[in-house]
Amino acid sequence: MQNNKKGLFITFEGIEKCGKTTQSRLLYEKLLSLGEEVAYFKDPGVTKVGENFRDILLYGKNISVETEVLLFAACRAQLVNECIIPALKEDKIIICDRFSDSTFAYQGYGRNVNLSFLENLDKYATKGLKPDVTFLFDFSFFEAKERVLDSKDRMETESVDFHNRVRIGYLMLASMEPDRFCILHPKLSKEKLHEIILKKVLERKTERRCLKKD
Ligand SMILES: Nc1ncnc2c1ncn2[C@@H]1O[C@H](COP(=O)(O)OP(=O)(O)O)[C@@H](O)[C@H]1O
Ligand SMILES: Cc1cn([C@H]2C[C@H](O)[C@@H](COP(=O)(O)OP(=O)(O)O)O2)c(=O)[nH]c1=O
Repeated sequence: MQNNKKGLFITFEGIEKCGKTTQSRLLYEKLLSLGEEVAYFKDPGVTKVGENFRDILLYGKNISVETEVLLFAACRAQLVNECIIPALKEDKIIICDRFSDSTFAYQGYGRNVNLSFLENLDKYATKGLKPDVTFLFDFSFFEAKERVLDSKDRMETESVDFHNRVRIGYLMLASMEPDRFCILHPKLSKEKLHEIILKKVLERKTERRCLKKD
């Protein structure tokens, strides 16, 4: 399913602690204050399936790679069906903290799961739905580590090499779809990042409006 000119689907991606939550929440609040209809989601999470599997995915013991891939896909399928598609139909702006690119970066590049297989699984889980804009915070593991890490989940305890592969994976994904991705430097101030993100979103929204009129 293509995002058929209804709504606007925005995702935030990058390794842990790069600032996704901070910026996605700031954008959400700002758009609300501008009177926009906005929905905020997190992947994995939000739905009952997503919340239950999130716990297993982040803190479960002896989780196999196969289980990990399928559970992330299941969470996303539920999120798409239960939340994202209905919100898009209502013409809302959807902001999602992580989405399919996380699977390609972490399970594909990070864990070496076959990318073609992941693509097919993702198409099935998301009905082919893709974000219109993806903000990617390009951060190294060491830079991210300087930010508070209180409790560590399964991914956060992975090796430096793993996180390097994830970072490279994200950059590969961005190079394949330069129109969708907007790469940001997480070390810019929160205010500056917010300004850049808001400008990009408002531009995209205007483009969308023009397309709809045609
Ligand atoms: N631009 C920034 N500069 C400095 N610190 C930041 C910036 N953005 C976020 N932070 C801090 O970094 C930490 C992780 O941010 P968060 O938004 O939770 O990242 P993520 O959602 O990617 O894990 C938080 O303590 C947050 O306050
Ligand atoms: C959505 C998704 C997340 N993940 C990982 C990335 C994170 O380490 C973890 C989700 O944790 P989360 O707390 O949502 O992200 P963050 O720590 O960046 O705020 O799951 C995958 O490995 N594959 C996926 O498809």
